[in-house]
Amino acid sequence: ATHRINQLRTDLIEWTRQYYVLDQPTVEDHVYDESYRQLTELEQTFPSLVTPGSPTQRVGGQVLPGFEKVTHEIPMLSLGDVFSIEELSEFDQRLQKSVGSEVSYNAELKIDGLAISLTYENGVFIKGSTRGDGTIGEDITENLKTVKSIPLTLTEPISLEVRGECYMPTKAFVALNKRREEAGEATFANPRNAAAGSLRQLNTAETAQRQLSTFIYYLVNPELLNVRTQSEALKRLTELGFRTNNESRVTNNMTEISAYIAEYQAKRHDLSYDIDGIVLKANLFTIHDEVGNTVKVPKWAIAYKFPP
Ligand SMILES: COc1nc2nc(N)nc(N)c2nc1C
Repeated sequence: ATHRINQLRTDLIEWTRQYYVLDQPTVEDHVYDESYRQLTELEQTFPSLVTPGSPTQRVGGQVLPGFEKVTHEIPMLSLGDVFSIEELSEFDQRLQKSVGSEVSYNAELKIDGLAISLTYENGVFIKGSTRGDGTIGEDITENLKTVKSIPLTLTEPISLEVRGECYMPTKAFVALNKRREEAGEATFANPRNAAAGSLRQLNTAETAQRQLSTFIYYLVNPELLNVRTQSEALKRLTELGFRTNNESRVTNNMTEISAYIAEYQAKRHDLSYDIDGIVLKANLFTIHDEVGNTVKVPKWAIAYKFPP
């Protein structure tokens, strides 16, 4: 039974990764469902063989009494923001002046969800939390375990912390509000509120129903993985099993930055998730160390907000 259980788990973990992380399903739903059914049956027959990383642990089912507090050793900052190309150019000029050289940025879509932090020990997901006030957040590990794009185990036994955005895809948001309307319940104003509400559910089985997804956008302590730039870090995080956003690219000057902004301002409503702008991050991590952060925001990154 152990051998069969491990085989089923390996298959289901890989199929989940292909479907929810890479958006490239490789098996038909009925194949997945049949294997899942067999694994559930075997685990019910041999409960001692259930492991925290088993795919069956993703459905939630406990009602939590509340959320513990979590202290972020490395503060979880928000982003400074600008609302025009002129202000963006001023930010770029200031940064170039303080580092004394041209700055290449990793340009990324600014996902409009809820910021989360994920901690892994030897490749196993052990803790997930919200930003809170930047220093103290809420432990929402049990709810995040139900988010299928969050790997319960990494492809390598590495201990690290990553940060990203947990969001509700537009389709899931529309369907959820339709269900709530039919049930005479209040609807959510936007996907961001829906994601926040879904992660603050004390009933984890309800969270599991909300079809939340993630984009991981930041590796705390990049020296851990010997990566020198933000763009390399995102590639490495994808290899480790995280879901990252494919639309990011390195930009080397304001012309390329303006082109990226124009491209995604035009594409904004064709995406399957909400964005409220773009984020520019100095690509070289040495610049992050050199200029550091203010109390609230990094000095090596800026958010350009689209007009509403
Ligand atoms: C480094 O801090 C951040 N980076 C980000 N990157 C992207 N792409 N989207 C965000 N919403 C975001 N938010 C924060 C606080």
